[in-house]
Amino acid sequence: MKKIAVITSGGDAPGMNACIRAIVLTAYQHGMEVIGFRHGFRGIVEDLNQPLHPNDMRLVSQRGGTILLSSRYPEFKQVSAAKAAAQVLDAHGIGALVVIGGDGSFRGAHHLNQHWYGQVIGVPGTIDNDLAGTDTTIGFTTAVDTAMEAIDRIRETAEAMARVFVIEVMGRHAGFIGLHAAIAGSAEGMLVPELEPQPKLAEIADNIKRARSAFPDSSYIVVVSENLWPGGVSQLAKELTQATGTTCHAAPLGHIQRGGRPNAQDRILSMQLGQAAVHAIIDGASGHMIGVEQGHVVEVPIHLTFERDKPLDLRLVNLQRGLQQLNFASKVGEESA
Ligand SMILES: Nc1ncnc2c1ncn2[C@@H]1O[C@H](COP(=O)(O)OP(=O)(O)O)[C@@H](O)[C@H]1O
Ligand SMILES: O=P(O)(O)OC[C@H]1O[C@](O)(COP(=O)(O)O)[C@@H](O)[C@@H]1O
Repeated sequence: MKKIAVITSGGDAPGMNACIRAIVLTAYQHGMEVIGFRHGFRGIVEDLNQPLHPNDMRLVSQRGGTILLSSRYPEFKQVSAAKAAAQVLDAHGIGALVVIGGDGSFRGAHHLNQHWYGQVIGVPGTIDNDLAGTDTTIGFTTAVDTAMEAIDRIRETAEAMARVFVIEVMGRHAGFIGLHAAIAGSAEGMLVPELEPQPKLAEIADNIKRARSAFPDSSYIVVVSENLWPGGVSQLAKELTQATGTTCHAAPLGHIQRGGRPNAQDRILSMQLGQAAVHAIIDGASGHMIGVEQGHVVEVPIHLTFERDKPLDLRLVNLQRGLQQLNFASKVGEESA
């Protein structure tokens, strides 16, 4: 009987538990045992193993975070760490490892694949959605829902007090959460790293000033990706306050975007990918990510998921740009311009 192992690695993402459930149930259905290692790659090297049984999987899909725990473990870049992990996996008689994580975790999976004879399969789990070869990643849509809800709440108080807010969302160096949250939150402005050219302070300030002069009693929200503005949204709010003469408030949303119960879409995606990961192992695959493209499960060589950039959907970028302009135009009576 074949034994497979599973880890969750890097930033946790809502839906990882539902994925673990699907892996465990599918593996047992095919007569395989499953061992989890806690804290990602560190847990393999330190042999923090935890047998996973179908019975343990009741009531886990609903929970955010990861029951297997995670970590950032840069030591895994060393060859000695990959070899140590290979020894632990062999000692347990494990034939395949499923890595649920983001691009860093997939670099780790690729690294391990070069120092271990077992099969290595990646499942995309990151709120950032910054992996090429899959339309979406586990946790992304839940994080967008959470950001949208936070923006809605800020909108209510901002509207009541006619205030300007710059709201910072996660994404590391990618603008997927920013773009989707900006559209869903009907933001008046959006700053995400992929925009070319990047809007300058004077342009953002000018838009705020014009909107404020046309509609002084309205709120104004700019969604900003993290790691974009030097000094973050606090600094941006200060600079905008100075440039516009209107107090601009900073609201970094932070880790609330990563926690919380996975939405239905993420649960379904997680279970679909988890089941497909086990089927891929049975079919002998290794060094691949299981992703989803246009509703279909796909297998992609794992190195292509982090070596290539994943562009934003230009149609959505144009949608937000267009709506921002129309929204502003309607405020100043420029619809026919
Ligand atoms: N170049 C690499 N080589 C080997 N392992 C890596 C590499 N990059 C990241 N890892 C491993 O993957 C883990 C998760 O990566 P990280 O970038 O923190 O999160 P994510 O997988 O969410 O992008 C790291 O803590 C490390 O153990
Ligand atoms: O929780 P940490 O370690 O501060 O990391 C924050 C980063 O993790 C994320 O939430 C998720 O990123 P990863 O999936 O790449 O780990 C990023 O959006 C954010 O920049």
